[in-house]
Amino acid sequence: MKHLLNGTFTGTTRVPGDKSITHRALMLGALSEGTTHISRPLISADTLRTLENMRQLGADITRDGDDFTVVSAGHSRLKSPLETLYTGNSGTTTRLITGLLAGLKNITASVEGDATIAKRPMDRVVIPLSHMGADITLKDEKYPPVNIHPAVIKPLEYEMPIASAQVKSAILFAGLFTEGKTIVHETHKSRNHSEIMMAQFGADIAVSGSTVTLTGGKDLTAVDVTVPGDISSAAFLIVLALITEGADVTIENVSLNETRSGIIDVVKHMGGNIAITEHDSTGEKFGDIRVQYTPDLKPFHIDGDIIPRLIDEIPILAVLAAFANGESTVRGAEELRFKETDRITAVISELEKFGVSFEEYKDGFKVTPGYGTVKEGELFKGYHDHRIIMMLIVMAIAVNTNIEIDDDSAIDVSFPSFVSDLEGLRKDR
Ligand SMILES: O=C(O)C1=C[C@@H](OP(=O)(O)O)[C@@H](O)[C@H](O)C1
Ligand SMILES: C=C(OP(=O)(O)O)C(=O)O
Repeated sequence: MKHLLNGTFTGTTRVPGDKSITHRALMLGALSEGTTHISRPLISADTLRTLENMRQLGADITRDGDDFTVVSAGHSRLKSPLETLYTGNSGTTTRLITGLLAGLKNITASVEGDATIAKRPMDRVVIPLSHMGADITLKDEKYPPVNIHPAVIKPLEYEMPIASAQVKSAILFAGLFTEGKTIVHETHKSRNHSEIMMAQFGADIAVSGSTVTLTGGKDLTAVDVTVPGDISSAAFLIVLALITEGADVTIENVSLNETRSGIIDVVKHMGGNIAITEHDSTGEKFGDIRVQYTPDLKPFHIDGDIIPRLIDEIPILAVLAAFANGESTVRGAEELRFKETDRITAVISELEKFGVSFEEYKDGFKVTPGYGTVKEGELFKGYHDHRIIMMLIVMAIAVNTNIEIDDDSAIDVSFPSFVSDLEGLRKDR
């Protein structure tokens, strides 16, 4: 597929709903007795997998226009699925559903995804769930399919060995209907959508510093959820606007949850022209983000606590680094090697085709700014990874080059309207 969308990007737009929040709303809706109306969810390949999986467990889910309605008789009425739960390309679905099913105690199920999921480690969730008493087997003790058998589980106190909201959430889902306190300690705080939403659905959950304490055994009550725009999708528009001449883009109603907004801190540090207008909200924070072209950007050096706050934005931040006025570094991001593809290798191998220079580290990279000319006939690889593909499209626009990507269909995983939304903002030069 060829991409050439160069022009000047101006105007006001929205991005699709937050992927992490949409997955959780569908799951908590299925576990709660009553009707959960989900407004402005992300409707994409990944979230439709979660929707279908919740239907297979017995929730009645309908789609009305752009919204979802989940009707459920509650967690105790969910049943073993007749068929394998297919999770497609979605790591979040695969890991969270494993915890959810362990927590239901009487379910037999098999969970399996596509070729990228087959290579993603699931032992990181199965180890703590097994400590809780869950009976789960994996291929080679590490990979899907995940086979879950009925078991009585008990609460757990767990020290997280890695920063992962998927692992934390799987433990919390398992703990929801277990008598006693499930306690998770984090070293670097990961996204907290499960904690916020579980409290909204009536779970007894408290957060103190980097410790989450969930007292299980409470039935959940259905509540409505309005999903803010996904900052991980907005990130592609933010970077595009910063690096293309004349750009002035406002993205409305984007999640500003502090466990997700690391990219805003980085852009501010770089001296990027970015303005945030926060709206009033009681749950998840959200607001509007205006970004304008900024010709002189400082480099950045990120490591430690900020990494989980921008983990999915690192590919597009590599593009931003190529336009800074000095070398930038990313460290402490080894987790990138366990995403849809090894994102450290993919970022470097594909952006090098534009002439960007990198030094690779085990846990990140150094970017030397600047770029050259793409070789005639160069074929770019998308690695079936939505974030790598969108990164390539933004880079191609910024350097005004028509590139060919082997397969761009994975954009549907998180941002199906990406190309048409860019077209909507583009004015011919
Ligand atoms: O919990 C979630 O919704 C997610 C957590 C992160 O993964 P990890 O938990 O593996 O860090 C992130 O990369 C993923 O896109 C979504
Ligand atoms: C890593 C991602 O998602 P998941 O883990 O759900 O596949 C992502 O969206 O960048």
